[in-house]
Amino acid sequence: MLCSRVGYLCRAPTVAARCLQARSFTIAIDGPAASGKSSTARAVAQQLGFGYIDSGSIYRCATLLALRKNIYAADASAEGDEQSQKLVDLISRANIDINIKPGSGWSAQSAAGTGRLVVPDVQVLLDGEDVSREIRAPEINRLVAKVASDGGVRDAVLHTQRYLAYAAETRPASTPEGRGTDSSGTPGGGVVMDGRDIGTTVFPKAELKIYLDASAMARAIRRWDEMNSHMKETQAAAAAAAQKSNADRDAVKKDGDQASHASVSYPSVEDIARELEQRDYADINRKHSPLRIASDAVVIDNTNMTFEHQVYSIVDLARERMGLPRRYDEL
Ligand SMILES: Nc1ncnc2c1ncn2[C@@H]1O[C@H](COP(=O)(O)OP(=O)(O)O)[C@@H](O)[C@H]1O
Ligand SMILES: Nc1ccn([C@H]2C[C@H](O)[C@@H](COP(=O)(O)OP(=O)(O)O)O2)c(=O)n1
Repeated sequence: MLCSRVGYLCRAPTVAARCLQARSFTIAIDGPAASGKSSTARAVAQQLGFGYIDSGSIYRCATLLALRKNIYAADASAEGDEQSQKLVDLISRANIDINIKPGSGWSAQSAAGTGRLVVPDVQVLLDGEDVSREIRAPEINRLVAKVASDGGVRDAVLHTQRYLAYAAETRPASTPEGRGTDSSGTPGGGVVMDGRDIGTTVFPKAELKIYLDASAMARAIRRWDEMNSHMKETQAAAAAAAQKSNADRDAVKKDGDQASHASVSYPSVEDIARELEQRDYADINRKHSPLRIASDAVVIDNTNMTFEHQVYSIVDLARERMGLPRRYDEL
């Protein structure tokens, strides 16, 4: 069945039928690494009661498959060759799912005092295995832009992106109002997807396209902060585990070793800035679907903008385009 909205063949009849019925609204958020796409997209989706897809996670799952099967590992594979084809087959057969964890995440008190800004956590499943943490590992960061530059890989991922978008926008959502209950006509379905080519290639007819940007240093510092708080969490968990198993000295030593290992294995801000720069360069200069600002995108540079402000600006742009009154003019 041909899906009218994006013109691709929906293989699953139930999804195809739903996608013809859904009054959907698509928000595409693109931009360079660590510009705030995924955290913003999750909060926007939460505010609007839309589904959310982190398309970078799909490329990261593809990279994990490549590493596990030793494809690309030696940097020796070329697009279209046997190794690349092997990876395309693996991605096409893989079952990737991205779920917002209900009731999870952190809640930010908004400047307007509504206190409703929640950034939920996302769980990424690869053939049923929770790989949410593993796909953020440094070895994945190093390889993912190369994997994402392969045209065959991109075609396979494109299918997954569109399929997941339809599945996500028709899933029940938990939102301040509940989905579709707004008397002034909040749409019954919508999706926010973030990545590099969402507004240019994946959903070129998206109702709202955002290009998020920030200075290279601001992005590197934010990533570093993020890693630092992860490290603290890991150390706290290791310390708690060590305390719990106090009777077992070996376990205490092992946990302590893990904690100290965690503290030395994290890169500096400069290392992160270099890695982001290399990845941005690869994403901007690749042949297939390079990172570009779509001609009809709204560009938001959030270097000096609060997180709340950028989320509410996008929510209001979406509401305006849906014919609903703006909500956060006071910001
Ligand atoms: N306007 C902002 N000011 C400060 N930090 C921000 C802002 N927007 C996002 N962040 C933080 O920057 C980090 C990277 O954001 P993330 O959404 O993971 O980026 P991306 O998906 O583009 O890689 C996160 O810790 C996020 O909370
Ligand atoms: N739509 C997309 C999404 C991601 N990619 C590629 C490019 C990126 O370097 C990797 C990882 O993307 P991801 O959004 O997870 O990366 P960051 O969180 O911004 O560091 O995937 C892409 O080519 N197209």
